[in-house]
Amino acid sequence: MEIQKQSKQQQEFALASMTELASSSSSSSFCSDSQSVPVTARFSADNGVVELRFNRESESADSISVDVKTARLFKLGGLQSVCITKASGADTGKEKYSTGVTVQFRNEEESRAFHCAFEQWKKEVTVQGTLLTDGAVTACKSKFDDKIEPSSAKLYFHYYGQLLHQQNMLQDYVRTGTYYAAVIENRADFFGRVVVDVGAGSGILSFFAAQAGAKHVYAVEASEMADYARKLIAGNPSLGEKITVIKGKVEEVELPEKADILISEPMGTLLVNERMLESYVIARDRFLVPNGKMFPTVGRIHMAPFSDEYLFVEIANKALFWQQQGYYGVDLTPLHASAFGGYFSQPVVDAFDPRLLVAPAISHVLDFTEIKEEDLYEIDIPLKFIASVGTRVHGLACWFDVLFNGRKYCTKVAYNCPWCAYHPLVPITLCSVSATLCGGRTRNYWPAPDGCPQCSELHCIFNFVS
Ligand SMILES: C[S@@+](CC[C@H](N)C(=O)[O-])C[C@H]1O[C@@H](n2cnc3c(N)ncnc32)[C@H](O)[C@@H]1O
Repeated sequence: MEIQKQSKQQQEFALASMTELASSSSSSSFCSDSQSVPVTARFSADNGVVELRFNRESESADSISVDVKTARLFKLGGLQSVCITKASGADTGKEKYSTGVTVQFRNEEESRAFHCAFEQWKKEVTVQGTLLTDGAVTACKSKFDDKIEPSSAKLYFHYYGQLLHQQNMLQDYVRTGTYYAAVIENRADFFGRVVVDVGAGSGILSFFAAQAGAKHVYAVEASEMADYARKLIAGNPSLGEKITVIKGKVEEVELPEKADILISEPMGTLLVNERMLESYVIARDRFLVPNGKMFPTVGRIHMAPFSDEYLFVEIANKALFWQQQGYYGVDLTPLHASAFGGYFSQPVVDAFDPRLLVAPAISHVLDFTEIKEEDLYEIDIPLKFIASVGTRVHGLACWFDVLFNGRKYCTKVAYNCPWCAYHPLVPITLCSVSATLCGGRTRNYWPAPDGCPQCSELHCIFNFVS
């Protein structure tokens, strides 16, 4: 496909031909198309104005320029589209759209890529604060907009737009190393394939896919981090030439082709809390070929009651402040019960010793290849435990793991069990454990919910940055 990404400011497409539609107010530069003369369409941005210029490199070097802000692109047929733009002076009320160019693409892939680029450049206009007056983009509400409050989405993407937070994730070596191992050990799943990195952040997973021989990787990222990812790609040209960053939400962007495999790191607190799994599933439905692969493939939430007197006392002590009767002459005790209840309604986010568990865990499986997005809105997990010891239960411990169901099981992993140096011959899983009274953040444990298969050790080895 001939998409030449010169820079963020320019993008050029080769066309089979083009014809300018007759306009009542302007003289037509092109009344007929010619197959013999190279025809190109180039997007460019200058000072927030995005222009689309159709060029025919004839002797007279004809060109037609379109302001992307006001232009609309419609498909006429498989390989033909028309780009309509407001004529200048159209606000006379007579005629709203009066110039147009019919373009003929050389093949469907190029047609899709052009339409995708058109939407992207239109968004650039919106993002740069030059709001569309005809609502072409703003009126198009996506599933994301339906679900997430605009203010909360803004905060969310602002957070991920900062290098600091991406660095935290990159420095979580269990997380990043596990992804690296999952991709590289399963390079057969990536080699020669089209990959979509869902929520690419810095683009690290796209680089892994490129290293594994992907044919092309589309790195979709909605936050400002997309611009940093482009920089990183420009600085790593041999891998970067296989990666295209698409700035936008996976619920909204268009891609020029379907993906053979999706890669993503959509896990949040207790797997589902960040609600990014929903975007992962939407990306599956929008971009993945039937029976395409997903890395990760399956997630599991595990729960078991635990008994931890020390933790209980530690939390209870936090409310002791409110037992003061003479705090600068004020009796705080009327608020003690509320403070006590408040502390115990918060999840305690920490690692715990699995020996504190008092019953076998119940596991809830989420198969990302099959689950419906709606199934993630509300998750009911019936709990019934039979305690193996007679003791006081202080709370519910919850943890999760995900599985990368690659073609080849891991034969070498990035780490050994820190206690007995065992190398597992198991599918790679990324596992995290959190001790909670009712919820919790995550920490990474030796990567199997039952501990190291050899020594059964389960102690926490790394923090998972959530
Ligand atoms: C947990 S981070 C992972 C980043 C990167 N893939 C990595 O592994 O280091 C999730 C990323 O997905 C992006 N993201 C979340 N929801 C998205 C959506 N609906 N569309 C596009 N990007 C999204 C966030 O901005 C964030 O950069």
